[in-house]
Amino acid sequence: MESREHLGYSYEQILQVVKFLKLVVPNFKPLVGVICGSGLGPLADSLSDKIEVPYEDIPLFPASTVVGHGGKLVFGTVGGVPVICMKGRFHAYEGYPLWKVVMPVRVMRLMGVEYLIVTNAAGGIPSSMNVGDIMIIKDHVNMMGMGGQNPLRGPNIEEFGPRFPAMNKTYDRALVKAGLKIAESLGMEDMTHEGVYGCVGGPNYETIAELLMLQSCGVDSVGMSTAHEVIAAGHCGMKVFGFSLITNKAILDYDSSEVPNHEEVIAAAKAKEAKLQGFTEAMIKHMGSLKNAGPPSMCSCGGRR
Ligand SMILES: O=P(O)(O)O[C@H]1O[C@H](CO)[C@@H](O)[C@H]1O
Ligand code: HPA
Repeated sequence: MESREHLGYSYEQILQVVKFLKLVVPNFKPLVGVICGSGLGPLADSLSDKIEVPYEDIPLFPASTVVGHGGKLVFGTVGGVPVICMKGRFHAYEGYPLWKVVMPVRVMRLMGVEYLIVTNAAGGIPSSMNVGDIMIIKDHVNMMGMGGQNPLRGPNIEEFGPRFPAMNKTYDRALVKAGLKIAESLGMEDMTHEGVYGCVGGPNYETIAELLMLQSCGVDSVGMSTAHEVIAAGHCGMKVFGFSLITNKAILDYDSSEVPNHEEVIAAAKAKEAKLQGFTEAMIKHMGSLKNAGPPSMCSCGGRR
C-alpha cells in the first residue's frame, strides 16, 4: 500500500494520554468539557476543588502560544458536576495540524465527557450584534474544512466514529434552546443572539470583501477556531453547545477608521468575565441535570466506545 503523510495520533497514543491523566486525577470522570476561547480562561477559575495540569506536563500535548490562552487542563466541579476545562486552545495558524488541534477533544471523550461547551472570541457581522454580546452557535460554516483542511482527514479511527459523520445535528438543538432560556433567566436576553459561526484560518483578520462574502453565506460571527473541535466532538458522539463572545464588530465599511486587534478582543472578554462565568456555570448545571434525568442518547454517529 502507498504510504500516506502522517495524519494524526493513533487511538493507542491518545489512550496513553488518558492513562496519564487518570493517574493525576484518579476516580475523576468528567461529564462536561469546556474549551475556553481567547481571554475566556477565567471560565475555568470558578471550578471547585480544582486540580490544574500544565500542558507541558502532559505527554503529546502541544503548547499554547496565543496571548489570552493559559495552557493548562483544569479539573473540578460546578454544583457537583465534574468538569474538565481546556484553559487555552490550539489553532491551525500556530502551526499545528488540525489532528493535533483536536487531540484534547478526543482525550476528553475517553475521560468520559459527554457534553462539550466550546467558547470563542469572535467578530460580529450583523449590525444588531454589539461588543460584549454573546451568540449561541446553532451551526457553523467551516471555510477551512470546505477547502479540505479537516481534523478527520487521514485514516479514520473507528473507535471514535465513522468515516463519514453527519454534522447537521452536531450543535444540539435542545441545548441551544436551553441556552437561550438560561440567558433569559440570568437577565442576559438583550445581549444574547443565536447564529452561525464562520471558521477562517487566520491569523490575519478578514478583509472587507471576505466579511461581505461570509455575510452572504449566512455567517454571523467569525473566528479562527471551534469548527475543528466541534467536528471531532461530533465524530466521537459528544453533544455540543457553543457560544461566541462578540469581541469586535466586523468592519464592513471601506471608510471606517477602525482596525480590529487582539488587544480589544482580550479586553472585551475581560469586561464580560463575571457574566460569562455565570452563564457557563448554569449550562454545566443544566447538563448535570440532564444526566441525572437519564443517560443522554448519544448522537447516532456510530462511535464505538
Ligand atoms: O477562537 P478563539 O481561540 O477564542 O480566538 C479568537 O481570537 C483570536 C484573534 O483575536 C483568534 O485566535 C480567534 O480565533
Ligand atoms: N475575526 C476573526 N477572528 C476573530 C475576530 C475577528 O473579527 N475577533 C476575534 N477573533
